[in-house]
Amino acid sequence: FVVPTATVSGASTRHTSSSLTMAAENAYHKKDFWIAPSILSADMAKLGQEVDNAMSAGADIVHFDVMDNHYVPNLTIGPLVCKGLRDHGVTNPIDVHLMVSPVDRIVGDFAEAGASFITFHPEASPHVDRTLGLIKSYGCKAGLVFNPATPLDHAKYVLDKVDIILLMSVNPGFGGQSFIPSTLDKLREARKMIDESGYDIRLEVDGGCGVANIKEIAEAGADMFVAGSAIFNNPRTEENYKETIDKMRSELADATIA
Ligand SMILES: O=C(CO)[C@@H](O)[C@H](O)COP(=O)(O)O
Repeated sequence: FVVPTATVSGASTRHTSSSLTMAAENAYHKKDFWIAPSILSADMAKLGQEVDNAMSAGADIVHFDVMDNHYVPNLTIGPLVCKGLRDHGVTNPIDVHLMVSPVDRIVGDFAEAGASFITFHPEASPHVDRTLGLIKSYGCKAGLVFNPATPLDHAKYVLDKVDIILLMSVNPGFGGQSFIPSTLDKLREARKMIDESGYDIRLEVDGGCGVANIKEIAEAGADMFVAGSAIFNNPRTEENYKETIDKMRSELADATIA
């Protein structure tokens, strides 16, 4: 049993059952769960303040959705906004989810704008291995994103270059959708693939995740949870965001990790 333990700054270590008791492993794993507010649901006119509030409320990493009205039917934000958040003073890692095609020509712009993680959909890039290498050449963590109906096959031959696997639990393009239940089986499959590989890879889930289902999602294998509408709801205050994040953490503390 291998516990992936990338730190928020991106450095990583590995612990095995020989060095930790099972109870300690579980405690370590739980402590290492990351909550990633999706700013798609934030008040865009006050984005810096919204991100500050979510991070002060106890979130770990900013989830930054980039949509191009081509690969997905919506249009959102680009490198300028990512740089704007850094200039505003955001120091938490920024997890850039590219829902764009083509991918490669925008990678450098996001790296220079302050992205920490850059993930993309394999269907959107004809040369997956090359795109992963390109992201890493800028010093960013690289990852693949799988839509609900896309099999995990694309990850198989490039696992050594993957820092994060993101499973979409809704069809990408919009916030506020319901979690697609078949994602739980896919999470179990991805968790098995990661653990058997021995690589230190984060398993992120995105879409319809909230207090009511985060425990079940963690038990299926995820260790990173994107939540948009569950966190950024009214009133738009740090206190309200903290209440939700605290509830999520308490659900995670109860999760039984296999
Ligand atoms: O990438 C996407 C949607 O394409 C997500 O990041 C959503 O923003 C998640 O929103 P909720 O389902 O949590 O409201």
